[in-house]
This record gives sequence, structure tokens and C-alpha cells, in this order.
Amino acid sequence: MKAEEMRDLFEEGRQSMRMNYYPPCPQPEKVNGLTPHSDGAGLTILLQINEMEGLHIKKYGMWVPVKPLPQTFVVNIGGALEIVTNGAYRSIEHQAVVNSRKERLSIATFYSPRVDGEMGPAPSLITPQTPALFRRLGVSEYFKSFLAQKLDGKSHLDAMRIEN
Ligand SMILES: O=C(O)CCC(=O)C(=O)O
Ligand SMILES: [Fe+2]
Repeated sequence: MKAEEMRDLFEEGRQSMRMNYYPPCPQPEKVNGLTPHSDGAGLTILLQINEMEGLHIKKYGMWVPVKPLPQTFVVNIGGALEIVTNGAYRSIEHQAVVNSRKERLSIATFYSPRVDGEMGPAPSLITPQTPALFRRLGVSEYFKSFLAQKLDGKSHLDAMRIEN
């Protein structure tokens, strides 16, 4: 894709941060730390602070734990990048589980498109053979709809999909 299509959306993009605290839980199997979801941002850079395992990603339909490594970030693709790349990059479904032994902390930094921008598959990627898979919409409208939904896998992206 053309570099400026990415730059126009992300150069003045919004950055936000979420800190997650998961206390130890006596019955961890009965609790969700963070419900399965995919992030709305373009990219998420995640730090698993105290190196307690808890993050799972969904790979080939199965939950796979992501082992925390010291001084290492996890970089996840979010829904905005999936839309802009017309599905070439896929956002990753993930969840956080809790444990009975020790608290867990993580910091997620989200890199999102500029709030006053318009978002859709990059025009340079659209051809008769590769039609747009997602509709165009304002970035603020995208986030409004993302935040209005319950965290539920990748359902927020499905709402943006063009039915073929
Ligand atoms: O705690 C984690 O490892 C995941 C956090 C997360 O997915 C989020 O904040 O969106
Ligand atoms: Fe997340």
C-alpha cells in the first residue's frame, strides 16, 4: 500500500494506555480476567509487568498462552489495521486469565488512527480482484461503535464487513 495512506491516518494518531490489574483469585477457573476480544486500535504494544503468565491468544481456534519474557513487549494487531490493510493483517483475538498464586499486571498502549480521520481499506489495495472487505467510516464513529459493544471476540469488526 502507499505509505502516505498509512501516514495520513496514524502520524497524528491517538495514543492511549490501559493498565490492568488482576488480583490472585481462589477459584481462577470460574473467572475471566479479561473477556475474549480484539483491540480496536491499529497496533497494541503490551508489557506484562511482573512476568506472570495470563495472556492467551487464539491461534487456529485454540487458546495459546503467551509466555512473558523479561523486558519484552508483545505487539498485537488491532481492528483498525485489519480494516486499513483490507484484511491482509489480521487482528488477534486474545483474553487474560487469572491465577490463584500471585497478582498480575499489564500495561497496554494503543496506537489508533487520528480521531478526525476517515477509515477504510486503503484505496491503493483495492482492485477488481481484491474488492473492499470493509466499509469506510469516520474514525470517531468506528470507536463509538467499538466501545458501545460488549467485548466479544472480533464481533466489532464483523459489523464493519461488507457482505458479498
Ligand atoms: O493483560 C493482558 O495481558 C491483556 C490486556 C489487554 O488485552 C488489553 O488491555 O486490551
Ligand atoms: Fe486487548
